[in-house]
Amino acid sequence: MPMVQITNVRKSYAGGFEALKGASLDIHEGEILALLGPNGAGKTTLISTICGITQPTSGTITVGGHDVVTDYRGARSLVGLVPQEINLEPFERVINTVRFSRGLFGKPKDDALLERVLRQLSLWDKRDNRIMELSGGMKRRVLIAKALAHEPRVLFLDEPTAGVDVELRRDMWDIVAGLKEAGVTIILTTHYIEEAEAIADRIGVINEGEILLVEEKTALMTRLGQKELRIELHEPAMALPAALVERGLRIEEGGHVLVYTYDTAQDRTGIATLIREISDAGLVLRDLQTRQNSLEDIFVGLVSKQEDAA
Ligand SMILES: Nc1ncnc2c1ncn2[C@@H]1O[C@H](COP(=O)(O)OP(=O)(O)OP(=O)(O)O)[C@@H](O)[C@H]1O
Repeated sequence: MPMVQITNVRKSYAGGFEALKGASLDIHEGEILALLGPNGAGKTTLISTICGITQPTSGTITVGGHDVVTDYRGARSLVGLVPQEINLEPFERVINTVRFSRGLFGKPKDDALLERVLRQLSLWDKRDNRIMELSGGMKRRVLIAKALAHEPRVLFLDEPTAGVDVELRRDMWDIVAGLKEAGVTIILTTHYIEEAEAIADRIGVINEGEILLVEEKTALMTRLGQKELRIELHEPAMALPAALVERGLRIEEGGHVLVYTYDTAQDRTGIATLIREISDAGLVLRDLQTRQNSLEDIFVGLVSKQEDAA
């Protein structure tokens, strides 16, 4: 069974705005899933419904088999949430903040566990400091420590690196990798494509309340390793000789452009032979272009296709 199962979830806010339009998604135990989407896509809404902060208008969500509405406590105890905003008491000491979070879940006192969590986040030396004495990066780590204090099996990080500097972003990535090693399932939302690329096992793209794609990062990256050669012709070609079709050459733009997709990782791309065969077929080249797919292209392509359809 998936660790988190989201089935056909819709969420309308008061006023009628539909922020989720039938989202379905399975999250597997132990994976890092990055949810990528522009502002207002519905990422925070999705996380909030999973964590039981808001209720879905329809559809079901289970965490570890517990329904987030009918068995809220069972589901919530398995979930840790690191919010986007820093919402800490400035005068409170780090250790007390984290202890308090654990207490909220009705868990027995366990200072050995809190020490492990704080050490993992390089906060142990700061345990007796007041929150106001910490840097912005340390405060973000405290948010993570709070979310881990009750030993959740699933951790949600809402935009963990929005507005942080490059160094802290890398630190966050290391922290997330460490948590995964410790067996925590991690879902993070991000605007940054390179963040999804750097740490996720799977990448989901969400826009306008719909999940447009969920795919293994490695599969996406294979697609990204492909390059396109676009060959502009002097005169449009109406048809291609069978040999060229067999090589995977396609006609586009009313015959003005021939397109060939090849794998950049391969030793032999076949381009030289292809060009020879094209001119043997009597076609005259006018211009050549190559273009590399990026995750950004795939993302922008998906989002604009959805806009066209609307
Ligand atoms: N409490 C609310 N009441 C009404 N509309 C809301 C509420 N919360 C969010 N929305 C709307 O729902 C949509 C999705 O918002 P959400 O915060 O889930 O997006 P997001 O993908 O997390 O965006 P961002 O990347 O900017 O954080 C937005 O259009 C937002 O204005």
